[in-house]
Amino acid sequence: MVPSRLLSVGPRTVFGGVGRWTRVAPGQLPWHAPPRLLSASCADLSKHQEPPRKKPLSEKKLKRHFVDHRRVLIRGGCGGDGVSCFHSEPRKEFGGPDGGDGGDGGHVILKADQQVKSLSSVLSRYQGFHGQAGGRKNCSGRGGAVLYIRVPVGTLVKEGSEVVADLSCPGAEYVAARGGAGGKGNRFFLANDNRAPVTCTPGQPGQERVLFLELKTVAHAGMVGFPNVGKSSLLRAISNARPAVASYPFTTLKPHVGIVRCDDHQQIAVADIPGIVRGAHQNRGLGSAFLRHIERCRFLLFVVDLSEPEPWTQLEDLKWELEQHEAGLSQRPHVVVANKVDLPEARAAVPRLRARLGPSAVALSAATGENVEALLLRLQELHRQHVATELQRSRQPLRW
Ligand SMILES: Nc1nc2c(ncn2[C@@H]2O[C@H](COP(=O)(O)OP(=O)(O)OP(=O)(O)O)[C@@H](O)[C@H]2O)c(=O)[nH]1
Ligand SMILES: [Mg+2]
Repeated sequence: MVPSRLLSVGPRTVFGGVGRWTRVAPGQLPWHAPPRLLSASCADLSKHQEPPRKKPLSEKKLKRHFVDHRRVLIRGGCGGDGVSCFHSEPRKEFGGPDGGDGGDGGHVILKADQQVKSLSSVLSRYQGFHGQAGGRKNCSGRGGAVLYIRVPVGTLVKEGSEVVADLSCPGAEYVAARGGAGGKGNRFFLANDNRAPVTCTPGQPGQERVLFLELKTVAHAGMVGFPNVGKSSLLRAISNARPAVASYPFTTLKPHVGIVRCDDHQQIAVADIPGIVRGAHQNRGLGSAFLRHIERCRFLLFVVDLSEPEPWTQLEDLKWELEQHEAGLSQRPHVVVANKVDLPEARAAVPRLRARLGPSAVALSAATGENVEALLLRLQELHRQHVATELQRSRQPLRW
């Protein structure tokens, strides 16, 4: 505590460190007491009662948040060197070679991990652990430990344009760079015609590769829609996922996968991806690069905002953007979800929507939960169809 009599004097004298007195100007007090009346500062506060608005992010910044591809330079660990030395013991003149081999360098392995959600945690370069050099008395060096790089499930590994691995199952591994072999000690070169070799070899350098990692989310269903139509709210309503919901566009910047548990103990994975805008294929909004996340989805959920005028035009635009990204993508089995039916203008638009898109469109409200069961039934039906088709083709259906 600063003594109170020191507070009231003109050019003030206060503590300026431990046990020192310093002269400071009135505006430079070390504690945060503005030299004003309390009532004046209250009046100031009342002027600023509105909470500070969040600055809208620029398109460039938005893209920086969204990490679904990475270029990585990976080097395996170097092998340890072999050693050249001779056994040394009193009264034993020619003890023979006893230089041990170096340990092998550690591999670098990419491992699919369900806990990892994006490639943002993957660094741009990795170096594996080196092997230890060999030792005296024929001791081999310790091998380098394996370095695991944890990547999200659904990561595609490319070298140049060639796909070298597809880590689509949890726990799947790919040896990205092999560690170098350890060198040989001079004991290794002992032969009948050479009883005292001095040769030893150095450890080999580890493999070096430049790999491109590309994340393609694996889920049964992919949600596609314009920003702010309520995709994340819908995922919250039907699954255990808790993506952020807010009334500004591009709240979702990376895919979220929620698991819908059905009555028949089936689990359906639904992916919520960032919103698409008109002209996304020309790199508008967040672009259409994240549409790669629905490439692997077996069926689609087209989400439209029913409170907007002519919501069916949204569906046409969405299908157009999907076709621009990959031909035939919009033809996948799908269900049209018209959200925000709790709003009066949206409820009034239901008959027109049905006239345009047929009775299969599901009008619901993610906010109130109205008619969400109808969507769950449709999802179950689509899932059943997917399982049947995969079994017909003698393939394993996607399991979560
Ligand atoms: N009235 C009403 N509002 C809703 C409903 N569903 C979502 N909203 C509101 O719509 C706004 C956007 O919701 P989000 O779930 O963030 O929308 P989104 O499609 O995920 O948006 P992006 O992530 O930006 O693409 C929020 O203010 C929600 O409260 C609904 O059924 N009824
Ligand atoms: Mg969202």
